[in-house]
Amino acid sequence: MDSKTQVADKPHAVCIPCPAQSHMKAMLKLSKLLHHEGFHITFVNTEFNHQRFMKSRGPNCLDGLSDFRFETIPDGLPPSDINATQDIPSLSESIMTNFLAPFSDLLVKLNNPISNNLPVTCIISDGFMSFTITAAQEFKIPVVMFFTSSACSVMGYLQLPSLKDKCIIPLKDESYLTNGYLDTIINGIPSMRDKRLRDLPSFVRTIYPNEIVFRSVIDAAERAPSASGIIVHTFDELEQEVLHALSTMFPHVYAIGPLEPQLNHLSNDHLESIGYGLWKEETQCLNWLNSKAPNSVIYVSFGSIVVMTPSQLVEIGWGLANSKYPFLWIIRPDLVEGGSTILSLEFQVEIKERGLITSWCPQEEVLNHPSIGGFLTHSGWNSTIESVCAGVTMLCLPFFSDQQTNCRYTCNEWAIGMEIDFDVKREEVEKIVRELLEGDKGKKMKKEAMEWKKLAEEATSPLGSSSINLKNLVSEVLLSKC
Ligand SMILES: O=c1ccn([C@@H]2O[C@H](COP(=O)(O)OP(=O)(O)O[C@H]3O[C@H](CO)[C@@H](O)[C@H](O)[C@H]3O)[C@@H](O)[C@H]2O)c(=O)[nH]1
Repeated sequence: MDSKTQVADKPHAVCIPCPAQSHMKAMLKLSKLLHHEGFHITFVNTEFNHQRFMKSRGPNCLDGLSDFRFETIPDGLPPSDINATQDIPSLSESIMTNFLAPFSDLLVKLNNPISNNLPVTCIISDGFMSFTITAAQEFKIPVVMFFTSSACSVMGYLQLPSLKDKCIIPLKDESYLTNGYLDTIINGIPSMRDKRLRDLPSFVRTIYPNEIVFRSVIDAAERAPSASGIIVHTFDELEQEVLHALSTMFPHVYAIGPLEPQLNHLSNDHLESIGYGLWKEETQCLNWLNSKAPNSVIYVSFGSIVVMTPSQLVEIGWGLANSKYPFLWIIRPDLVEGGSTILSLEFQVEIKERGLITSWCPQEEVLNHPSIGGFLTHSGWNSTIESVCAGVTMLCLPFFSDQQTNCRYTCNEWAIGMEIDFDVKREEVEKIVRELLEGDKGKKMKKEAMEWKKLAEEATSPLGSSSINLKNLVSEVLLSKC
């Protein structure tokens, strides 16, 4: 059989992430798994993010194989700083209005028999890119919405239209943010008991019904049931009840996470060279961690999008310094409002022996380093599930989006985290770091964390629930004809 005949039978999946760091990373991992399942992959980046990838990782970073290709589409936005995260509202608006046309053109191009491409069999789309449902209907192929989130936050997103219909949201005015209204228990959410409005994704806190991100999340929630199925980056054992409830709302729901351990099971992974970061990773921190005692270091990171106030930065910094424990802190160039990430000389002198600050690191390697004793996180989902995989307990300081929901489940349902007040004070940080690393509560949480780590390993073993769910996704949806 020549190579042309070999590829001729392959199914062809077009994978399109939401153009943001963590969404792209999760979609790349899923694409690699699907490639291993025998799919030809076309991975669609925006031109802007494609350039960022190339810049951060070098010109060969996306060298795949002939059956793992990259394509780009424009994002419809004016040019912006290549080192910074794009403005989320503008990006959301552009996704809703500008992406469908170039994406459909790309599908036409890929399907053109004279282009020598395989016809597109299915689309794997980020859950927030609902224009892909329109494209899939037009091309009569299945589309699966991939939520790079927890199942509980997906359930939260799905509640937004009905909360809006019941006039529970948007909030009447800003006073509702502080007058106790957010503590209202929301009854009737399948599988989510005793949850307060504040535990749902932060979009419930808007006071403007036409706010663009609010509208785009509502749009995604309303359109998701028209997709051929949904994929959630979680595992059955972690979110059994919510996943069961979701499966009564959608014909096909697949929990296929955590993705990284599944990839680790693949031997001879020719796609290793395809990296994930939009920023250059500093690996020196791994040497620094080698010099620290086991379970002694707090790793601090707020993901790729959070922006905090200078006061939050200073309070967190002094809280860490005063705890006297070593810490590794990721401060992206765009982490602080106004761009000022400069910490005082006094602070730098104080932390000299035990604090390391860097702009981006190989987070999963860091979390799995034996010296890491805890993770101060914004509760972004990728960070949360990476911490679960590593058996690392968390201090949760959520900012927006699904982070409040993830924080609630991390602290109350999975019992592996403690929450820090958004109006963060150094005394609280110092106290909670000590409680995590030396207190009874911290020790109890560590035991739980090790249990969840074990369950995550089981789920991703070759006969585990997530591996089976992935195979079912392929046979039941991706290879089915519309
Ligand atoms: O120095 C670093 C810091 C982070 N990361 C990686 O960056 C990702 C961060 O992802 P996440 O924790 O999900 O945070 P965000 O980047 O902020 O992700 C956005 O998107 C997520 C869904 O994909 C949501 O859950 C979050 O709330 C939202 O802010 C993770 O994979 C980390 O491993 C690194 O590789 N190096």
